[in-house]
Amino acid sequence: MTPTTDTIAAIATAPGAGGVGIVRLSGARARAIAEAICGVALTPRHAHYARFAAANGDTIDDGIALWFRAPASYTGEDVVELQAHGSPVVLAELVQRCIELGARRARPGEFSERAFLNGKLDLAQAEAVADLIAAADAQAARAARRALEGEFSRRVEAIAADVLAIRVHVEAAIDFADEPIDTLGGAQLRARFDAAAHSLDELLRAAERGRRLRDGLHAVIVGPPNAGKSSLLNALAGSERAIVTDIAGTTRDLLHEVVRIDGVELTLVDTAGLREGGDAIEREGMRRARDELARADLALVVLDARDAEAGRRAVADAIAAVPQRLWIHNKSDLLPACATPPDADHLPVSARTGAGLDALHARLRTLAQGEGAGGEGAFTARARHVDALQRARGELALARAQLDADALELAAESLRQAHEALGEITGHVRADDLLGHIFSSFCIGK
Ligand SMILES: Nc1nc2c(c(=O)[nH]1)N(C=O)[C@@H](CNc1ccc(C(=O)N[C@@H](CCC(=O)O)C(=O)O)cc1)CN2
Ligand SMILES: Nc1nc2c(ncn2[C@@H]2O[C@H](COP(=O)(O)OP(=O)(O)OP(=O)(O)O)[C@@H](O)[C@H]2O)c(=O)[nH]1
Ligand SMILES: [Mg+2]
Repeated sequence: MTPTTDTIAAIATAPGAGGVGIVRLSGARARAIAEAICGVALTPRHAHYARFAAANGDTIDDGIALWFRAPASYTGEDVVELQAHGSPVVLAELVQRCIELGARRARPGEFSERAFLNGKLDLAQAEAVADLIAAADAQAARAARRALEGEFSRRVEAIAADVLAIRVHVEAAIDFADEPIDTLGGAQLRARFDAAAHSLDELLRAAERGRRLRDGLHAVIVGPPNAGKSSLLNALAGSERAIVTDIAGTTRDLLHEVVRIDGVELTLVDTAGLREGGDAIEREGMRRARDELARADLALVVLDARDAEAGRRAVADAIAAVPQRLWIHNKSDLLPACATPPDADHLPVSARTGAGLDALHARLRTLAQGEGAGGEGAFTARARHVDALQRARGELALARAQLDADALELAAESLRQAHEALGEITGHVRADDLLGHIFSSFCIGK
């Protein structure tokens, strides 16, 4: 761990004018710097009304000074807040004064990074702080709060502890290599494996829902040319974002549009129609469409309802690997009523008349939220968490197979890998550039 003895300063409140603005200091010299500015001796956790002075004695502002004595502070270091009037000019002068007195400007996320390095928050909790600040609605904020309170971290750690216990058992068995595993509590060991795998599966599902709560759903609109993909994007976006013509091959570039359906964020991507042939530009468009599908949570397949079967064939291989798909039988206005009986995954829609859009909205909302996404105990998660859980799950399955093959040493190694993958989530195990990567996306002053 790098020593963090230098003292950092930053404006902690949002940019722009406000009622009150806060300059925050953290580090060994925070208290001395603040006392020099305020001209009084500070008492921990006491709100001092003070005059904040410039180097020449002029008053920068008057306000409240608040000292949190290490380690009982957000960062675990001495922290002082100078709570001034919310003027960007005053706050900039205060930071400047702190720097003259020996502080340096904090990097983005550096306060939270110190909180992590000093054991106040684990990595998933620190990420939840940023997710809480960025939450777009009450549901996402509630879920980020749960992650911040450690709901997610506790479940990760409980499974990590189980995996460690299994590994200890397997390693003990290695020392009795002559004995078959079944005389060494093999049945009990298998039961523990199954229990850990089950908990991991449940946590993985919850984390996937948590990731969607944070990132929204990435839905790619695909289908044959002229089916009405761009028209559907426009209908869902509520504005004429994409060019619509009756010429097949109109759309070439990807077009991203973020829409919110009842508080759930959905990134819609319009793509070039998929078909054989086409000119060089159209073929490049189709290549981009396929690339985009590789990142999709959901394929919104738009078909011309009059020729759904041909459309289905045109897109079949492109959408094969997308986790979820919804079939939109568009241009229902050109068919006799109820020609395509709707079910959950096949919806008759008319982008032209708006028929069927309500049902589509409802279905998209359910898909974006995932089953019970906003429900009891939901927490936000990130793609890196889901990825780590998947790796842990894979290693655990591998270890179980190795155990069955009496390859105990291999099983122990796989269990070690599973344990490490889980440790990456909470930051007990760290890849070198991971911290910088995570904290640099925070705002300054957090
Ligand atoms: N004025 C102000 N409001 C704020 C913050 C802040 O830094 N300043 N926060 C910044 O994010 C959030 C609150 N987070 C905080 C987390 C821990 C501690 C703290 O002093 N913890 C000590 C003592 C705990 C206790 O007394 O129970 C500790 O953990 O030891 C303070 C704020 C939101 N509101
Ligand atoms: N009758 C009817 N026509 C529609 C409907 N939706 C789209 N169209 C028409 O179908 C034609 C193609 O629509 P687009 O939205 O450009 O189709 P696209 O799938 O984006 O086509 P490409 O970008 O060329 O792949 C246009 O003339 C639209 O006006 C609909 O629901 N009913
Ligand atoms: Mg189009």
